[in-house]
Amino acid sequence: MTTHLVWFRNDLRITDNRALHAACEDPQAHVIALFIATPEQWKQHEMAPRQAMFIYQHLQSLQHALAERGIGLHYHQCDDFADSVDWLKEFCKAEKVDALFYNKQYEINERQRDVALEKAVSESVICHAFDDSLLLPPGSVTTGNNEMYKVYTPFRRAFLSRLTESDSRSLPAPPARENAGKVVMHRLMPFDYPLADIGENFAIGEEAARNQLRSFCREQVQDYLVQRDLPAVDGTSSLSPYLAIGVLSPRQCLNRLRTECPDVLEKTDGGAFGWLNELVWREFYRHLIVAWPKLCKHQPFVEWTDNVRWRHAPEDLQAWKDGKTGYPIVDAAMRQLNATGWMHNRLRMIVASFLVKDLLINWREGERYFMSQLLDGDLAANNGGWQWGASTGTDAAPYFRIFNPTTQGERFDKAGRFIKAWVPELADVPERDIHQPHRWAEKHHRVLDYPLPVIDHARARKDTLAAFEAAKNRSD
Ligand SMILES: Cc1cc2nc3c(=O)[nH]c(=O)nc-3n(C[C@H](O)[C@H](O)[C@H](O)COP(=O)(O)OP(=O)(O)OC[C@H]3O[C@@H](n4cnc5c(N)ncnc54)[C@H](O)[C@@H]3O)c2cc1C
Repeated sequence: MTTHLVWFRNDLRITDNRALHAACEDPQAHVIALFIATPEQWKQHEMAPRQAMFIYQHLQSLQHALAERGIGLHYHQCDDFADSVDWLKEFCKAEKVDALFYNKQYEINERQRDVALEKAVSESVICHAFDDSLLLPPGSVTTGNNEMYKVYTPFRRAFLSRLTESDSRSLPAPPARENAGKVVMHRLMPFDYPLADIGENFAIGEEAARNQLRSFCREQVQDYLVQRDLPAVDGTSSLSPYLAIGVLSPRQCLNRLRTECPDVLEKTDGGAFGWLNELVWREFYRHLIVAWPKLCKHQPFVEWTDNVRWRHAPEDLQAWKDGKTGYPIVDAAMRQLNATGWMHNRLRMIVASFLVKDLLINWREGERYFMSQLLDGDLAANNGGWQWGASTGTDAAPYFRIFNPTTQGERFDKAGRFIKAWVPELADVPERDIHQPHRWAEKHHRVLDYPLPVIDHARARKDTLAAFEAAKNRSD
């Protein structure tokens, strides 16, 4: 009997999992599954303890789902990727593995690990690698010169036209195998990594994720364009934590969207198309890190921006992290992140701009801090978001585009509902004054237990423009 091994990584689901599906195609094969925890590597990648917990809990759920189908999940802990390759080679020998199935990851360390692995086991194991975590594989959407697009809009155009030609059907979960019900389930030891409570906002399991997707596409997606920028409204899908660790696939998202909104591709001014557009941004950033692996090493896409003389301002950085900058919308957002591990996209843009363009602090500090907190931490999307906000990335906001944190708050949280939910010190401040609470406090002789702004926006704006211009001149 042949033995097929499925190595689960960022694809913790049994439905629409290409590697798992392929491994199970031969009904005679003995199929086993594996997950390897690599805490040292995770530390280097700044993985949030919350995300580690999210993975751990999904692993438990995956173990059950696999066992019901007669597939045992093996679990091992190594320090890092290099150790995992050595260990896997021995494991394949011990279990007499004939074929290894895995879904590709696109970050540079992960790609190097897979190259090393295939080499290490090549004599006795056939490796099958699948493009699974994207709608279209990196390198498949290119310009006439066969290069990756640097600008999003033409990328999207080419992407959507390729998408209509491609097979993006979701695959079913594999059927139960002969030994279903006979698999011994070993207790999964918690990772040797800090684990933090994930709260109540994100239920565990594929089914929970699929239900959330279904109800979002049925009930909310039509209003997406109107609501997506309002942090006080539950107007986005909140599916990012599931997509980041592969509890849900982008094909499942696309197919559910098409089922609920069959005209999604024709009605380009509708909410459904607007949501699809965000899924394409996710693809864009992943395609970019493959075309320019330097992005995985925290290098800017636009090289001259490395000449910007960032401020060394540890106290300001800490105030930003703690949500104590004196700018209500920034503080509410950072407190939401610290408390839940998730932050609304508009707010991610605002706080990124504030750190880089108001405090003139290196964007890498923000990128790192986000990863250490986010439940949906994802190198490509996070790096893409930070390099967009910092004006260091491809197709980023131009460096002279600087959000005013007060007017951003007024625009997107007019009545301060979101602010009041996260900054209780401002509970008594009336709606119209919520974005400049100290002005109100002064006028009404009130004492606020809330920090004064750490920096004056108008002055900061000038300093930042000067710093970027000087950096640009130095590189000319
Ligand atoms: C500074 C910064 C850092 C970010 N870091 C991350 C991160 O680590 N992980 C992450 O998944 N997203 C990140 N994003 C993108 C975006 O903010 C989140 O994906 C989104 O807020 C998740 O909420 P949602 O699931 O409700 O999104 P929805 O609006 O419902 O969008 C659906 C899905 O599309 C994808 N998506 C949406 N917007 C973007 C985007 N701008 N770029 C890439 N993919 C997108 C996500 O997978 C999301 O779940 C970042 C954005 C910024 C500006």
